[in-house]
Amino acid sequence: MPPAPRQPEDHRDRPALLEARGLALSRNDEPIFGPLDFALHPGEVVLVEGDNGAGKTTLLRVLSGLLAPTSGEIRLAGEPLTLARLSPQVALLSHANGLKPELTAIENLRFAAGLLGLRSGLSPTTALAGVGLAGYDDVPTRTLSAGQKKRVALARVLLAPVGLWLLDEPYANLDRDGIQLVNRLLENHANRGGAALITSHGAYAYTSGTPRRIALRGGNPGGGGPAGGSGFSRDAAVPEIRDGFAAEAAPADRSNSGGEA
Ligand SMILES: Nc1ncnc2c1ncn2[C@@H]1O[C@H](COP(=O)(O)OP(=O)(O)OP(=O)(O)O)[C@@H](O)[C@H]1O
Repeated sequence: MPPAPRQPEDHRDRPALLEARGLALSRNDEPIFGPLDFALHPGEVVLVEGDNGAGKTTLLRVLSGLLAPTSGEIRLAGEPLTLARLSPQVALLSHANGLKPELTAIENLRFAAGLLGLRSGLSPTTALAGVGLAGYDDVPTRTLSAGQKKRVALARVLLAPVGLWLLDEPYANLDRDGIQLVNRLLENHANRGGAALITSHGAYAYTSGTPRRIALRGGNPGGGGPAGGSGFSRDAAVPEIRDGFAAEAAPADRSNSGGEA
C-alpha cells in the first residue's frame, strides 16, 4: 500500500510569533488605526485589508519597529519588540523593495544574507531561481522591470532565516504567474511553521485556504480626506473630460488656430 500523503503540520497551538495588544497610531491627534488586538501563530497567513490611506503600510511600519505606536504593545515570540530582537525574527517587504539599484540581483541577495543570514538549504542563486529569475544573477537591479524587482525582493524574504514575514502589497507589479508564486511562497512558509502578515487592497489576495483578515478603515470611518484619517472620499466627483480636455477648459478656437488642416 502506498504511504499516505504527508499532511501539513498544524502549528497553530504553538506560541504566537507576533502579538499586538491595544495597538494604535495617531498623527496630529487624528487616529490612523487601532486600537488593534491580534496574534499571529506559526502556520498562519493574515491579510490586512483596507482602502487607499486606511493605514495598512503604517501598521506594517509599526510592527517592523520603524515607527513607534501611539499606544499599545507588540510582542515577538512572547517578548516585547525591540530593534535587537527584530532583525533575527522578521523579514519585511516594503513598497521600496529594499534593493540597492547599483548592485546586481545576486549582490543584493548576498548583501541581505550578510545581514540576516541564510535559510538552510537555500543559496542566493537557488532563491533567485525559485522566484523565476534563474540566469538573472548578474543583471544590475536598476535595469530590472518593476515586477522583476519585486521578485528579487521576494527572494530576499525567502532567504532570510526568520519565522515572521511582514509583506506590504506583495502582489503589486506581479503578473498572474507572480501572484501564484507569492501564494506558493506563503503556503510553503506557513507549512514550515512560519507566519505572514500581508497587506492588500483586496485585488489578487491570498487564495490558499481562507486567511484571517484584519480590516482597516482609516482612523475615522465616517470621514474622508486627510483630517478624517481615512485616505479618500468614495463620493469624490469625477471631473468630466471632453475631447481630451477637462470640461472647464475653453474650447479651442479652430478658425484662428493657424495649425494644419
Ligand atoms: N509620513 C507621513 N506623514 C503624515 N501622514 C502620513 C505619513 N504616511 C502616511 N500618512 C497618512 O496616514 C494614512 C495612512 O497611510 P498608509 O500609507 O498607511 O495607508 P495604506 O492603507 O497603506 O494606503 P495605500 O493602500 O494607498 O498604500 C494616510 O491618510 C496618509 O496620508
